[in-house]
Amino acid sequence: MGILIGCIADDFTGATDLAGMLVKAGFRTVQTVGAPEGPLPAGFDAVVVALKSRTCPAEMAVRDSLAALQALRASGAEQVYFKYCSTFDSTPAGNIGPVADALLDALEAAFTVVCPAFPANGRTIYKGHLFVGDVPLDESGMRDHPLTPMRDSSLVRLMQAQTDRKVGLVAYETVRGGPRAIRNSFAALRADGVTYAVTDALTDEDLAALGAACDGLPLVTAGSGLALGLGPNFRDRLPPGATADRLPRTSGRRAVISGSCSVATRAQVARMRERHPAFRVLVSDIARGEDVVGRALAWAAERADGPVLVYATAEPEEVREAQAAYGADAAGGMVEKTLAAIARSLVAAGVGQLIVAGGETSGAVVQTLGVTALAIGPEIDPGVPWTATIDRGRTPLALALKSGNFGTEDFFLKAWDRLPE
Ligand SMILES: Nc1ncnc2c1ncn2[C@@H]1O[C@H](COP(=O)(O)OP(=O)(O)O)[C@@H](O)[C@H]1O
Ligand SMILES: O=C(O)[C@@H](O)C(=O)COP(=O)(O)O
Repeated sequence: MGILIGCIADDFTGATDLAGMLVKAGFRTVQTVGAPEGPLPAGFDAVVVALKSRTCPAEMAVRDSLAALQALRASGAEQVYFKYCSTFDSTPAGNIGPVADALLDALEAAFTVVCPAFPANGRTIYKGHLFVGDVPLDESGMRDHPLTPMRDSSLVRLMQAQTDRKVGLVAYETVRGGPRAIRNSFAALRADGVTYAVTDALTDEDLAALGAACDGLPLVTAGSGLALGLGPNFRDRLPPGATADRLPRTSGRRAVISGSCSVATRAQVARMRERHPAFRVLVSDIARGEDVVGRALAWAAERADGPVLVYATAEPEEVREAQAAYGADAAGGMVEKTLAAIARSLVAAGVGQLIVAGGETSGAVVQTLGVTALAIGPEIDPGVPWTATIDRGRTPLALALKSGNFGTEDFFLKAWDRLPE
């Protein structure tokens, strides 16, 4: 039997977020790093391919997503899930629109949904506007994101700026009407030439209704929340009582690498610094050609007890200064490369349990580590499970890839307690 759901995630934290939700929804799930080259491991109902395609040029995002699609279809995927951020992180040029257009064309499909809602983390959609907690997206911390500052909250407008196809709305009153009302609305929108239906959603019950209405759609595009609603569509074919994989036991030193400048991460870094040694990576030092990696390693080697924190996390004003001096992409790239090199050397020096904060940062770290696949374990906070590398012949490494805005303030302190003994 082939897999049921094949997923393409546009960043690595987003991929583990979705994989954790699929596990909750009853799917036996594995995450691969990039499109798998060989056959997929057997015994899984869902596969999440993690790409680093959120902020790269749109053509590259399309190319990588289509390669992932091909691998997923070869594995028999019956439904394809394009996962983007619950804060719709993107630029006017993409990459959500161009990737969704290309996936629809490749699947010969003419209609899909746009639903970044994730109520457990405060992401709700009403009248097509995305809210983060109590405020519209453009008034949230996402205004100041280093790579994808979000300055509008209308998903219809945001999506329409990224595609030539027509974008419409399934309003909350319809969503509350349940799956049949939603399907009727899909049919009316399609008849009106709409390709993308932004869907309102305030609660997990709304996502359950939307999930049921999406039964049979070749493609869904969403944050991770919609996955909760898809389980029942495959009810008869999922093993009873599937739960998070048992992760292999891991050991070794503990470290946190943080390249996220999001509001939640900034508070988590501040909290960890009160209790544990912390090494700050400065963009200006990297730009001057200093041996930041060497210094960080020597520093960590002298602190063999307890977890250590290495971070580039900075306040919006500091990020703006670095970007003014070096350019946003160059500053981000320098930091990612440096943090990835530090992570690789720390693992080589015996770190066996690693938390990485930030989606782009996680992508850089995981790719540098040469990881090819991850098993999904227990949830630490909504949207962030522990995972473990399952690369043949290598000692498993425990990895938690934390989305910038997820997790409680004490995340970096408490996460270790959720690891299997
Ligand atoms: N001090 C800094 N100045 C400029 N850019 C930074 C700084 N620290 C981190 N960055 C960059 O900001 C980006 C943060 O993105 P990401 O890792 O996806 O975090 P998040 O999950 O919070 O979005 C990365 O490209 C990172 O390298
Ligand atoms: O959907 C979400 O919010 C996350 O899964 C996600 O994609 C977060 O991205 P980063 O904030 O860049 O980690």
